[in-house]
Amino acid sequence: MTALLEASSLAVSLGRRPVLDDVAFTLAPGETVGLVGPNGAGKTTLLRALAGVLKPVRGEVRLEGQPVGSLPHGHFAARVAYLPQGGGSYWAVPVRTLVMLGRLPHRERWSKPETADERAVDTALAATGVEHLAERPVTELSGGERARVLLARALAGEPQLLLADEPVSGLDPYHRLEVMEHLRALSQAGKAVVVVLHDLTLAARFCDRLVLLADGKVAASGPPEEVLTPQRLDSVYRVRAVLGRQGGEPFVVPWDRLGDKDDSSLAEGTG
Ligand SMILES: Nc1ncnc2c1ncn2[C@@H]1O[C@H](COP(=O)(O)OP(=O)(O)OP(=O)(O)O)[C@@H](O)[C@H]1O
Repeated sequence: MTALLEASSLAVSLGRRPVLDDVAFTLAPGETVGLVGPNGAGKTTLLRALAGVLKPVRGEVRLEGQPVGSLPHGHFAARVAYLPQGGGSYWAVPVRTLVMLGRLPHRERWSKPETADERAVDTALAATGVEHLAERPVTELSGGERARVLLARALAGEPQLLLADEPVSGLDPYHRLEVMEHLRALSQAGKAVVVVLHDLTLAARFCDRLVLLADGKVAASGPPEEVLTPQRLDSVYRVRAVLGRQGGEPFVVPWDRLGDKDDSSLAEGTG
């Protein structure tokens, strides 16, 4: 089967600085893949290369077998939503208007939104729990509210593939879980998600596979519990963590910085 998205021997430089080297990546419909790794490892750079925002110096990214650079922009934009880190600045437009921008790849130029557009916006607002903010100016939202609105805009485009860079950063625990549950629902509905995460429990619980980056290379990739081993948490993240299962699902709680102290009471968690 052709992968939805794939990359091989990918190398990316920013300025003169080599940032990614020899990275292989593949994603099938129905999967959620987490990009994890320490600060500066290259997660955002990989996501931007997958989104076609950065041009690799070696290798190529293919969407349904076609090099992304060769695809007409409209074709790509109607299939792939890229949610960058942070989100940038906005005019004081109402939330609903901003979320409707996510429908642009599906609309005729200058046309009015149709029922299907309104419905997709309603669904996206509900999925991210921001319906009550629909008429508020985007500039008057809290950071976490704005992050959810930006995710809603990406979801409104009903993409086949969502590339999301730290979509839960700045969200409270309830909304982190809500967003992750929604990403999982997308992949369960046959879409695909690539998500950058620093929260290793969310990564382990909600992703089918993880790609662990370190210094611009893939240090490990595979099922979460095969990737987030005590040895790798130690060598890549330089932390010791409490690993366990709760209700059959894995959790990973970073506990000690490596070399901090020798706390032999740390044990495998239970649940
Ligand atoms: N415009 C740039 N020019 C040169 N180097 C850059 C540029 N942007 C990022 N880098 C470097 O590329 C490397 C990877 O950055 P990237 O943002 O991909 O890391 P990351 O894994 O997403 O990090 P974080 O967890 O901190 O968001 C870092 O060493 C960073 O300093």
